[in-house]
Amino acid sequence: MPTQHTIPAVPLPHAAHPGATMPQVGFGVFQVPDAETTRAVSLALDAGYRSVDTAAVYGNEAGVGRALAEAGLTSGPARAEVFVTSKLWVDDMARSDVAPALGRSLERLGLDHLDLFLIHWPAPGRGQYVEAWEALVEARDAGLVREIGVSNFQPAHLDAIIAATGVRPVVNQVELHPALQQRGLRAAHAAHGVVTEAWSPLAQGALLRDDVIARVAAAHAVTPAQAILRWHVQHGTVVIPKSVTPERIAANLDLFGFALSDDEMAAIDALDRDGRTGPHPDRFNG
Ligand SMILES: NC(=O)C1=CN([C@@H]2O[C@H](COP(=O)(O)OP(=O)(O)OC[C@H]3O[C@@H](n4cnc5c(N)ncnc54)[C@H](OP(=O)(O)O)[C@@H]3O)[C@@H](O)[C@H]2O)C=CC1
Ligand SMILES: O=C(O)C(=O)[C@@H](O)[C@H](O)C(=O)CO
Repeated sequence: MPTQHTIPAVPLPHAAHPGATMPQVGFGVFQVPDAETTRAVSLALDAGYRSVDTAAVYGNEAGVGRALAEAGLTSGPARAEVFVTSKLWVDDMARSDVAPALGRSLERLGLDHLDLFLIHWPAPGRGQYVEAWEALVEARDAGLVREIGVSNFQPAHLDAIIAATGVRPVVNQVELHPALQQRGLRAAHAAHGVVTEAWSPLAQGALLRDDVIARVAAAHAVTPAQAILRWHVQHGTVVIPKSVTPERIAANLDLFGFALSDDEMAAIDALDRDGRTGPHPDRFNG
């Protein structure tokens, strides 16, 4: 059994709720079928995860909601023990479509509010991300979501929504792993006080046989996935690894009983090679 350690709470500097934080390690459910999602999220909650990342487009918000309900985490004082993120899909970015889309997500999840709601992609070809952001600000002010953020935003997209509203996203969730380190974007996040959240933190498994990762993992008697996730953690990044495999679900949270040396961090830093696995945000419009 992996050792249980407290999951660090990452401060959200521009949160609407002063002092708000989010768990540095959460559980992602992309590509998990709805029926299987309940079992996977239940395993994750049993392993100690207290943050779940879903999206309307994943088709599994209901499965997440069933697991939260079975664990008694959907209402009452226990609701505050879990951090639930969902995302607005690109088809619903017109200003008048945002509140109904959010309502449908809440209904599927069985929740009266989200902890974090993200614009899933800027989809610049649609020309709607600024009005979508204005609608997210309204949803936050109405109490339907505690905090709001974005996903897959480039620096120019961040600048545009901040200039239009004066409201900064608390996080930008972007593809980030040793083969795509997003240094320029991370610098923009630091300048704006936006927390960096990594999607596909394991590059969907593509880096698990890398020689450098294997060497670092062996030195600490951990798995390659744990070495990669620990690298993220030491960079201060929020991670949301996905797995449907019980031992991996548990191991991916067991990151706080070892630390990488400066040399090991530098060796993984040197793996940066523009190794994007997903769509480019400047070109993806859904
Ligand atoms: N905002 C966005 O646009 C996006 C957001 N996301 C979010 O990020 C989350 C994580 O990204 P995702 O793309 O799922 O990819 P990950 O980088 O988390 O990798 C998941 C893959 O790695 C495998 N894996 C997980 N843990 C281990 C381990 N310890 N050892 C070996 N293999 C392992 C899983 O297999 P198995 O399940 O079989 O164990 C799965 O095939 C998503 O689930 C989603 O919530 C993802 C993509 C885009
Ligand atoms: O997983 C997500 O959150 C995504 O946005 C993407 O994977 C997207 O749905 C996609 O598959 C684009 O090809």
